[in-house]
Amino acid sequence: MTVPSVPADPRTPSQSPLWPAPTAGGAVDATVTVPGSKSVTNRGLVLAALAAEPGWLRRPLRSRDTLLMADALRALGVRIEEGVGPDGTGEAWRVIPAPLRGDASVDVGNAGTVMRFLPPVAALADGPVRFDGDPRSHERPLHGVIDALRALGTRIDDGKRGALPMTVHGAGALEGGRVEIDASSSSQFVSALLLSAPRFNQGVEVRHVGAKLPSMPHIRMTVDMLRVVGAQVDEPETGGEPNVWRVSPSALLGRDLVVEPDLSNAQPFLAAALVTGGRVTVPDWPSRTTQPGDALREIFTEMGGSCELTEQGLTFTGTGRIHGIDVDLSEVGELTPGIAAVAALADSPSTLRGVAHLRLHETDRLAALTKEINGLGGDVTETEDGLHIRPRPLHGGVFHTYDDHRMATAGAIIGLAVEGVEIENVATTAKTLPDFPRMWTEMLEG
Ligand SMILES: O=C(O)C1=C[C@@H](OP(=O)(O)O)[C@@H](O)[C@H](O)C1
Ligand SMILES: C=C(OP(=O)(O)O)C(=O)O
Repeated sequence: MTVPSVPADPRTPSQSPLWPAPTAGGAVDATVTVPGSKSVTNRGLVLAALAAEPGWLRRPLRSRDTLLMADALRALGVRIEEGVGPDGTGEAWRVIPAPLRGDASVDVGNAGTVMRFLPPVAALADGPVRFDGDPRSHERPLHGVIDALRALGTRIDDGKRGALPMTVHGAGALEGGRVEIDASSSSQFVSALLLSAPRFNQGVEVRHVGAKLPSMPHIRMTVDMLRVVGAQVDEPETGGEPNVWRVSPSALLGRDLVVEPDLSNAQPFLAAALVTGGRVTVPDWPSRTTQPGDALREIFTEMGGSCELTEQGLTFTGTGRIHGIDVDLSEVGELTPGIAAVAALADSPSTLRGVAHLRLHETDRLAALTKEINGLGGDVTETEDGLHIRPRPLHGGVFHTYDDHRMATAGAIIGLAVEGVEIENVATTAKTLPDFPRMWTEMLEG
């Protein structure tokens, strides 16, 4: 079995030869330890960098998106020491805040969390901060953050495009106050403003004025993590006004935070249990979490499996039969590629709804999934806000990934059941899961 070598430094955009996706010889039976959550790690880094005292991040995710975040904060003057934790076990990063420095450059790669969460931090630096990234980062929406920061008093040069590349002219402080944004293209606009808001002189009041708001669990994650570091947040879900979030100005605490496993990255492994009629256990599955991946317990159960949360973690068991599903994924959009892959192998059609904004993710995910599944003989059509998937007998072929980690893992899921699927550039999984090919092979070997 070929296991491609991934680049030693996951910050580098990856290219690897075609990877023959392994088919499953039978039912998988494995325990898969999944590395830390991208979304928790990058929020943890930002909050620790803005704190009034040093903090720890334990079991952080080491991947392209999180290393780019750490590098960017270092460029702004923050010290981040990568090592082992206070008790001597496991990887932990010590984050030592410092006055935020300007005249810095930030490479966002294609990380939504870096390109959206850091401009408000840069507004607090004492000089210009230049932002640029992969070509795709120039196409991903950023106007919500740019317009809001301008309304709050920050000067930004973006060539009037509302997108990268741009320079944020940090003035050492930001007044803050009330701002209206349309976050219908990305929940990360809201999270970005809330995360830095305790450091704005007046805090912030963010009012979302768009028709819809995707990825609510990720906004909950932002609110929860702000509260953990001592911020005061008023928000719709605990009695506040709908679509309005308020963060008061305050000093933030340095915490010792343990990062949960990335439940969205657990998806392909759980899918393997479903597709092969096997069993996969993911240790340390949290009993309470804001991660959208927790919804997989329900979604994959409806698609034909069953799961049990015990002290050992989450055990997901497949039956060998996969059913189609009709589901609104607006809250958990990042799960769409993996669900589409499973749906293509089901015994009845599926409709995935509420995810029009996926056209602006790492790639246009609705177009990419349609083209690639159909390229293997599938029958997928794009709807206005999602996909309609009619399962057909599939055949081998090249599954293109468009620099999208979740396209690569979706292709690997299909490859379990279909001979001859070759994944283009599987190393693109380094965005959030650099070790994916090895983990996948080990899972299959039991
Ligand atoms: O805040 C976060 O950590 C994320 C929010 C979501 O973004 P969108 O709301 O842009 O979909 C999600 O898809 C992304 O993977 C991570
Ligand atoms: C949409 C995603 O990432 P990003 O944080 O770059 O938006 C994702 O990981 O599925």
